[in-house]
Amino acid sequence: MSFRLQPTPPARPNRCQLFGPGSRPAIFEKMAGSAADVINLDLEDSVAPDDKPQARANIIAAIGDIDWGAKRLSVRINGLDTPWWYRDVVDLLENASERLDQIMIPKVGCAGDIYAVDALVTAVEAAKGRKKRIGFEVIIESAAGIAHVEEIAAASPRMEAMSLGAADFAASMGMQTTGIGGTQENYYMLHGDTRHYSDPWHWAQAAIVAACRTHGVLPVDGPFGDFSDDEGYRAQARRSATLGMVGKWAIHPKQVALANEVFTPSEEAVAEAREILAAMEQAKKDGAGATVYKGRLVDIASIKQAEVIVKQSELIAG
Ligand SMILES: CC(=O)SCCNC(=O)CCNC(=O)[C@H](O)C(C)(C)COP(=O)(O)OP(=O)(O)OC[C@H]1O[C@@H](n2cnc3c(N)ncnc32)[C@H](O)[C@@H]1OP(=O)(O)O
Ligand SMILES: O=CC(=O)O
Ligand SMILES: [Mg+2]
Repeated sequence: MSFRLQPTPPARPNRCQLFGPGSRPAIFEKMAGSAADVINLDLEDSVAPDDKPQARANIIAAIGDIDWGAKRLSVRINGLDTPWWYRDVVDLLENASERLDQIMIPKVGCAGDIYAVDALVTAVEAAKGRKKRIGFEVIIESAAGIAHVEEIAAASPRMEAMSLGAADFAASMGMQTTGIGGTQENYYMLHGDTRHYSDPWHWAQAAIVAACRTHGVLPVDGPFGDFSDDEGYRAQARRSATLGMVGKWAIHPKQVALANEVFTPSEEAVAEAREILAAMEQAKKDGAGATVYKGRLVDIASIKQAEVIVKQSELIAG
């Protein structure tokens, strides 16, 4: 470990973030009743331009009126390249109840984007005497966002989570696909006559995880558009979990259970992690730094690996 210690991210479950358009208030109660850890009420790309003012009003009313239980409640504002974002921030922070936990800033391209929103949020919070400091989550979904991912993760003490937005990311990068996440038909290598499919989202996910882990931010996988494809969703989510991400978006309620399933460590994984910790306790008593568990090496690093799984399961169990 470097002399600079790795900060811990917010200690809360973030397995599934369920999205819903702010212009569709009929689904808000259903979102509140879901098993998602985080709710994202959307003012951005799922809301048509003419509907933005009404969507803001719907969301402000729902934040106070609906029982959101213990869920983390977030609103996705519009991007800084639009005429709507400042009104989103001002209206929300002037009028929404203190139940609002965080705002999601889409299409961030540099740390200065976060600084600008932070300045506005800080001013409105002070002017209105809001007691709860609003947290920030961001979407990395552009070439600039991924190029500046680390400075974005470090941009504000308000930063809590960072997601990969596969749809806008693909567009910004000029990728030849209309798929939102998942396997891409033309992304393969040939070995003999056999096609081996690779994962075009992998490098961006790894960059996001590294930036987040460096700065104590939760790394999250974004949308998987084909909500008829449960196995495709599971495959993408399992890769994300293996890489260090803590959760994934649901853009349809049927994806919530899939995310919770993948991002909750299985009983077998937790039992094995506990056995490794016990094996290392015994090794310590025996004066050894390394030992053998089920025919494979475990050492002091294995303690940290096992603790990741045990802590995640304890966090979810509450
Ligand atoms: C690339 C990005 O930026 S992704 C993030 C932004 N996008 C979004 O927020 C989109 C969120 N999702 C949706 O708007 C909708 O789920 C859609 C448009 C994809 C599908 O909506 P529908 O056609 O109504 O779906 P469907 O008929 O399968 O809905 C089944 C049930 O779930 C409900 N439902 C649909 N979407 C949601 C949701 N997001 N949250 C909670 N409940 C929902 C429906 O009201 C319906 O309820 P019912 O059985 O009581 O009638
Ligand atoms: O906002 C999400 C995306 O995939 O784009
Ligand atoms: Mg987007």
